[in-house]
Amino acid sequence: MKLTQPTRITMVGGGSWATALIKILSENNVAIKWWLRKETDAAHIKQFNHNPSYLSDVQINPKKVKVCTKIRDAVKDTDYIVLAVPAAFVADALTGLTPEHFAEKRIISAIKGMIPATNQLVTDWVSEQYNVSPSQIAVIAGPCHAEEVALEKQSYLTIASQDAACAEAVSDLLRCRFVQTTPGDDIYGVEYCAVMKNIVALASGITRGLGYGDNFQAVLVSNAMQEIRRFVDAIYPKHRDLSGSAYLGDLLVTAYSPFSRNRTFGTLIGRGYTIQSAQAEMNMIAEGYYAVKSIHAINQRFNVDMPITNAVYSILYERVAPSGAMNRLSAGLR
Ligand SMILES: NC(=O)C1=CN([C@@H]2O[C@H](COP(=O)(O)OP(=O)(O)OC[C@H]3O[C@@H](n4cnc5c(N)ncnc54)[C@H](O)[C@@H]3O)[C@@H](O)[C@H]2O)C=CC1
Ligand SMILES: O=C(CO)COP(=O)(O)O
Repeated sequence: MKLTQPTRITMVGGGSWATALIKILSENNVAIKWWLRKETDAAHIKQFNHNPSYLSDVQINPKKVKVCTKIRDAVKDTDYIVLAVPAAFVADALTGLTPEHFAEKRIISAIKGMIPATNQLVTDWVSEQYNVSPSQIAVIAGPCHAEEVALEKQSYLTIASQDAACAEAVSDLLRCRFVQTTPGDDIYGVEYCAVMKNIVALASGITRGLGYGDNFQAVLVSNAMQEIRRFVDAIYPKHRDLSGSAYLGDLLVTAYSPFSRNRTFGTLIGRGYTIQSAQAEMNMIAEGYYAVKSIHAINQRFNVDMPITNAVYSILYERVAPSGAMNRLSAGLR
């Protein structure tokens, strides 16, 4: 019988999503190098086969996964580099790498955020910084919380790339007993939607924290879908079905699930926490906090009608009281 070599994958990130993706990938024939920032976390995983800081119930298979804390070692002799750190920290994580480290590899972004310093999508930033061609890049999208992957709950991912072969190959890698995958080509559409649904989750959480109910939430989310459509159509027009799971599905899971980082952060803000105290309360990162600033800045050029984004921005960056901002927003929703 012919033995096939395992696919070589580098996972960059030590948080919940990186840990969940390691679990999914380990179901297939892979050899993973897992880069983590913290020496203590890496040492713990080597010794106990669990991430001590995130999803610590997930068993790490030491035959398939080797941990390391040196990014240059992590990206050597690999076929795929998966980026799974919050967007604000991706530049830090990749410090010391040059375009040569990315040559002839596929780069997969699992990140749902914007690069705060440049207001760029992660894939645009990677392309520009490391001279990576669009055909080497894919994005992991879809409504999928790491916590449910840990529990092996049935989940769905969409893998988008401008290169159909790349989307197919990554879909195959991520398909397993409890995850179904679909390849797609709307890389910018799914990336922008993933960024914007985090802003809506903040709004959803803020209004929850303020005491608004399910009736309001439903109207908020349906208005949010229209806002996302207006923005994405303005910035990257393309025929796309926004009712698909990579778009509407992702918005729904994040706006309603108690697992959502962004919704949790928003709820704390709605209850009266300061931004610093809400951040300190969570061991996790709410991408929407950074994304709302970037999307607000980009929209200064496009002038799309974005009342939900504007309300969240005013609360987080202009010190407007959540109750007043949401009162004004609610008057305009239909
Ligand atoms: N958690 C999930 O269910 C999903 C997350 N994602 C995306 O995956 C990306 C990673 O998110 P999560 O794994 O959820 O993160 P997380 O919130 O679980 O963990 C925080 C991560 O940020 C890192 N971090 C925290 N402070 C840092 C600092 N000062 N410098 C450098 N790194 C620091 C931590 O090491 C850890 O990797 C995000 O873009 C998120 O939107 C996408 C789909 C699902
Ligand atoms: O994007 C995610 C799930 O699809 C994770 O983000 P939240 O945790 O904020 O919902």
